[in-house]
Amino acid sequence: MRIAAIADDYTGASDLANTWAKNGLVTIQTIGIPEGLDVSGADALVVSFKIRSVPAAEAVAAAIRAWDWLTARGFDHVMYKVCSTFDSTDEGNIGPVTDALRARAGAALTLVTPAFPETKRTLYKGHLFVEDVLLSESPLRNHPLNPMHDPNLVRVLGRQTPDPVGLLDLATIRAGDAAVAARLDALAGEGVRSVIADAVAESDLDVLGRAAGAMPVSTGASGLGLGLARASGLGGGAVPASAPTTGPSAIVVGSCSARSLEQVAAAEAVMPVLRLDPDRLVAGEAIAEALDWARERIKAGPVLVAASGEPDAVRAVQARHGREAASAAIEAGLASLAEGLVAAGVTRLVVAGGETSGAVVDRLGIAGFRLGPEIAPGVPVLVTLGHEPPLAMALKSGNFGGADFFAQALTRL
Ligand SMILES: Nc1ncnc2c1ncn2[C@@H]1O[C@H](COP(=O)(O)OP(=O)(O)OP(=O)(O)O)[C@@H](O)[C@H]1O
Ligand SMILES: O=C(O)[C@@H](O)C(=O)CO
Repeated sequence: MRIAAIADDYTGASDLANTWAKNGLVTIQTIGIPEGLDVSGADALVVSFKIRSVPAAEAVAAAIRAWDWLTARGFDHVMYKVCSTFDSTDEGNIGPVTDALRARAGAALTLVTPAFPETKRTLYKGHLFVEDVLLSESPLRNHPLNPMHDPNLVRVLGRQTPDPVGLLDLATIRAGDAAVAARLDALAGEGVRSVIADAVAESDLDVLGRAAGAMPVSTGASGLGLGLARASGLGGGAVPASAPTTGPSAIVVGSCSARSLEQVAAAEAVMPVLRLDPDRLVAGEAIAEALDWARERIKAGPVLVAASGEPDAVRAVQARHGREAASAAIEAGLASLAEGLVAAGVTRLVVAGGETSGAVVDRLGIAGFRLGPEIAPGVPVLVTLGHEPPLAMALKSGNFGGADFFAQALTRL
């Protein structure tokens, strides 16, 4: 079984590609549909889009294009990679894309699970836990683009799709493959189309990987990716070797997650850190100065530039400028900064935040990545394909990595 994924953001794509690569699948992450890139040697392909927070029709159109491209090239199963914290709004895009891919594939059901036990995202009776608390009590309740206030994913997904949503509970999963198949048949008979699946341990994901792999499409995060990798029968490839690049390094942070804020604070002890004024960024100012500041320092060692703010400050910026306008302007500012840093010779670049990573990677015109070793769960080293000179990068999801992630990442790039 050759497996592929359509990822709703670039950091999430690298997280899944990391799971596949470290399980021995020869994996390539592409940016969009890889027209000009040779991907023939890959067991597994992750097509990355930036469609988590765009209008649903746009996300559906991109996903269908990728589905057609992937199935025409012989991929047997396509997973829609969403965030392990189910980042979405009542308008989508998880429900609309899941429905559209199921319809395109002619499938009866889609298994949906964001569980990723390695990073402590677990699902029980349809309720998503982030570390030790429900999703709605986790820092995701303050997410700048999609605050998550409901931990019951049957309900959350139910608001994103006209079709009934069912639950495959842990007891059934633990009863094994036959019990799961019988339950899925029963749910399909009741008219259910999307099935939220519990998972607490990796052994649960083995069962779900086999069940999902028997269908043409699924929706999930790296945990389901792990189950699919194990069910694929592939996995003979070498685990990615270290590929350190020399040259100046920099870190660009647009994520406002609690974990990223902690990591920026920790970096202050070990490297120069510049915190940008978000109002000036929205006004299109601040980047030229930030670039001058960074250029003066990168020959001596790494630098970090952050736009990030605490939840109250972010809400205030959004109230002043509008949520979408503020996000788009800050992302564009950070993308210009990254472009300037690379033009100034930076070859090792860490970006924090999914939307921010999307803006930066697009601005740099990167076609795809080959996978390097894991830095932290969900965050691999990425080496650019088709970019001269090659860049070693890490795209860090907001909530991933330990407090010292940034310093740690630079030792691996
Ligand atoms: N000080 C700020 N005030 C308001 N918005 C900000 C500020 N700093 C960054 N942003 C915006 O907040 C958003 C953060 O989203 P992003 O996806 O980059 O990070 P994240 O949600 O933590 O990451 P992930 O999706 O990987 O978990 C971006 O659109 C960014 O431009
Ligand atoms: O699944 C996750 O948590 C990450 O890969 C992600 O998508 C965060 O943007």
